[in-house]
Amino acid sequence: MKKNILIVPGDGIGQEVTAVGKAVLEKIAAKFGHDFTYDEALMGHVAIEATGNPLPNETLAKMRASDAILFGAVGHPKYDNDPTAKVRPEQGLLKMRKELGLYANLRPIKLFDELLGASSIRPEILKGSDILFFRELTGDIYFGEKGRKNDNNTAYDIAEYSRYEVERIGRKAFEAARTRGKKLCSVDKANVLETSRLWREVIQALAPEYPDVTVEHQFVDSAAMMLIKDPRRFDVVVTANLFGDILTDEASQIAGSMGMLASASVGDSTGVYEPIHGSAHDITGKGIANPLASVLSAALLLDISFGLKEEADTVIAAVEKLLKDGFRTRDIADANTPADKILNTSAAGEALLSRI
Ligand SMILES: NC(=O)C1=CN([C@@H]2O[C@H](COP(=O)(O)OP(=O)(O)OC[C@H]3O[C@@H](n4cnc5c(N)ncnc54)[C@H](O)[C@@H]3O)[C@@H](O)[C@H]2O)C=CC1
Ligand SMILES: CC(C)CC(=O)C(=O)O
Ligand SMILES: [Mg+2]
Repeated sequence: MKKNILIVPGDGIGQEVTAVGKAVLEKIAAKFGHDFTYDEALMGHVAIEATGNPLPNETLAKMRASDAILFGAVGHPKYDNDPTAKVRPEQGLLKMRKELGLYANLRPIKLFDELLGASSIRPEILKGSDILFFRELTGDIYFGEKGRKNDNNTAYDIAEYSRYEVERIGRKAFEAARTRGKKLCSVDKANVLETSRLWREVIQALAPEYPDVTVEHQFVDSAAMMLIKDPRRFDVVVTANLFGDILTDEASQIAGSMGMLASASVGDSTGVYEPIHGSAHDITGKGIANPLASVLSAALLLDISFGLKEEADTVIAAVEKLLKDGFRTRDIADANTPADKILNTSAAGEALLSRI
């Protein structure tokens, strides 16, 4: 298969982990005889430094021209610590999602059995957890009007959802539930928010079209609690942009680490495949980032954008084998991990490639 893949490492550990994700794509292409070509583009802080723009037009043009995008993360402490900064790396990320129409962010919470001990949640609660989140990605409070008023003494962010926006993500989630455990949990805050009341109304209206799927509605606060108390009760979860952002970082503790969670951002055009984590300033440059979220994002890219299921499964099997053989990056190591099995980012990448 001939495909052109855009690599957008971004900032911080985005650079470190995306190198491993790309190496996995190269190895898969060599093993299965595919003709993948690669281009690279700037986004985030590195793009601001080079061009003044977190998502330069050249990057956007390359994105539109590619068959799939492997993205790392953006962000830099310089902006996090300056609330008045007018240009920010994250604006590039939001603009990319909007421009490419990436309204559905699929976040599988996949717990590898070998990592049952890595979480602070008890193994008997976790075992068998397998959740697929559908986070709406181009609406909500992240995209509404925002600003300051009253002589800079008041700030506001407006949350908005249209029926159409809820319906299209809702359908994707219902369809996925059909192919999985036939359970859909829609998470909202309909007891307070008007956007959530519309959300619930739309999901309720869709339900009769999917009679084989059991739907429940849950408020986001209790859903956050239930995720940790009893993760196995969830199968497919559909929720708004802000709630999905927060709940999936929480859910990373089911899988053992932020470094284990991949995602697929899909919609109207080229799909973007990205770890759920950020640029992780606290560990940038130390070589200790877990590259598996990027590797598993590459697997989602192969599966969803290219329909290469066997290739995707080969990547996942290599991750399983790596973990079975006892290798860990620091974030997923536990008290029983011998020191010589704790690998840095590039060594974990090499060990993984040798298992493909
Ligand atoms: N998609 C994106 O580009 C995102 C960007 N950000 C940006 O990233 C920057 C840092 O944000 P944080 O709140 O610290 O979130 P973060 O996700 O970067 O890090 C949270 C914690 O998880 C750890 N972690 C994350 N990924 C890891 C990995 N692969 N291996 C091992 N440990 C890992 C970090 O060391 C940190 O302790 C900020 O500038 C933020 O705006 C945050 C989230 C997503
Ligand atoms: C800029 C943020 C919306 C990034 C983030 O936290 C995410 O997409 O998970
Ligand atoms: Mg997030």
